[in-house]
Amino acid sequence: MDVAVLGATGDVGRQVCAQLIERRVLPTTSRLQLVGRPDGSSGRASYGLRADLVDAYDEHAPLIDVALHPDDVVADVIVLAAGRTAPARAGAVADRAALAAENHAVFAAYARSIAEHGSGHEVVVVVSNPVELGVAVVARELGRHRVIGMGAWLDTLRFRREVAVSLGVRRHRVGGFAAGQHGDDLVPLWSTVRVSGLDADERRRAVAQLRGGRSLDGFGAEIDEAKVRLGGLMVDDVAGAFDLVETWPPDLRGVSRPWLTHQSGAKTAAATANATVDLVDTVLDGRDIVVAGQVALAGEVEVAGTPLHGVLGVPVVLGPEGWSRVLLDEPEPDEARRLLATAERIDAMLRPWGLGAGAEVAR
Ligand SMILES: NC(=O)c1ccc[n+]([C@@H]2O[C@H](COP(=O)([O-])OP(=O)(O)OC[C@H]3O[C@@H](n4cnc5c(N)ncnc54)[C@H](O)[C@@H]3O)[C@@H](O)[C@H]2O)c1
Repeated sequence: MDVAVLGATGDVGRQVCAQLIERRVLPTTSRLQLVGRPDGSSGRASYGLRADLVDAYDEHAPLIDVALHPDDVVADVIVLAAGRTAPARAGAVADRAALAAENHAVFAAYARSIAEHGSGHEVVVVVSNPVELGVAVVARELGRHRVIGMGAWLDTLRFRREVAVSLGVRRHRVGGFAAGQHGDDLVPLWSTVRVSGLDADERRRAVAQLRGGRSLDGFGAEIDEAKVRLGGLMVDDVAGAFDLVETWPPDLRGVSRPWLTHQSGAKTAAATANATVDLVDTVLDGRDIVVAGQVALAGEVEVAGTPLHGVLGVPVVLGPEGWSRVLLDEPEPDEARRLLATAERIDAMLRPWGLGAGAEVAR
């Protein structure tokens, strides 16, 4: 099985390539294709990156090649990490509309080429932001089951980690999902949290204690306030800002720490790549595994009696042919309200591109 990484020389792309090899997700007989642009510095750097990866991992590196044109992308799994990112510096405010416009062109160009020249079986993992826009664009070209956005899986891993830290256990003992939109509009599904070693009553007590009587109805306002406070500290006390995050409840930490990390200039490439490689590994593994991801829904799941249409992060079964089923039990009322509001906001973002819920991808 072969993997192509679009935007391989970017911060996330490089990490994805290195982790694919280091974690031995790709055997030496498979191929890793580094995809750059012929007219930008990434073209030259793609050749350099190939040399660097072989230099580092000669003993177990897969075959590595370079492609500089979308038509030349050939792989079973394609990681879409090309495109612009929000500025990574303190106080920077992302122009979401400009980012979306620029990356829409990137999504559309690659999706069209893969649809025209591909095998018809590729699975695409969207990393670039806005993830939901990338999923909608690619789903329209390739069919909705062959594309998944990794944002909800990254948000899920962060949520599990924060819950685990608060309980004093390791992350692998915590289950549960974050859904919704990647970023500030994520929906921590507290009702799905499971902790190995705790029975249902113990878990309910533990979760209630971690939540401290809060509901998701106030979560958006908490995030806004958190950003203002962290933004103020970032000016001359970055360490203090990270310390302040530690005092907050797990779901708020799960959103605010990555925001702070990006603003600090470090970006979040390692964690992003880790979550991405998890999904690639799942697709290559051959078994069906439950993950969370942004997918294009067509009414197959209901929340509070409302069928969901359009792109949304939800728990899904992921396998070699893409995602097959949504695994979302009826959420708690506050989760349902936030999910529906988030779905509405994503729809509003996609509508100008003709990709709103009404323009559903039926396949
Ligand atoms: N989903 C997530 O959780 C998550 C997390 C972090 C970053 N991201 C997103 O991943 C993307 C990459 O982030 P990064 O930090 O690696 O950015 P980066 O600027 O370091 O790298 C961007 C890469 O995209 C390529 N590129 C830029 N414009 C292009 C175009 N028009 N056509 C083709 N290729 C182009 C560049 O050559 C480079 O290789 C961004 O959209 C970012 O917002 C997503």
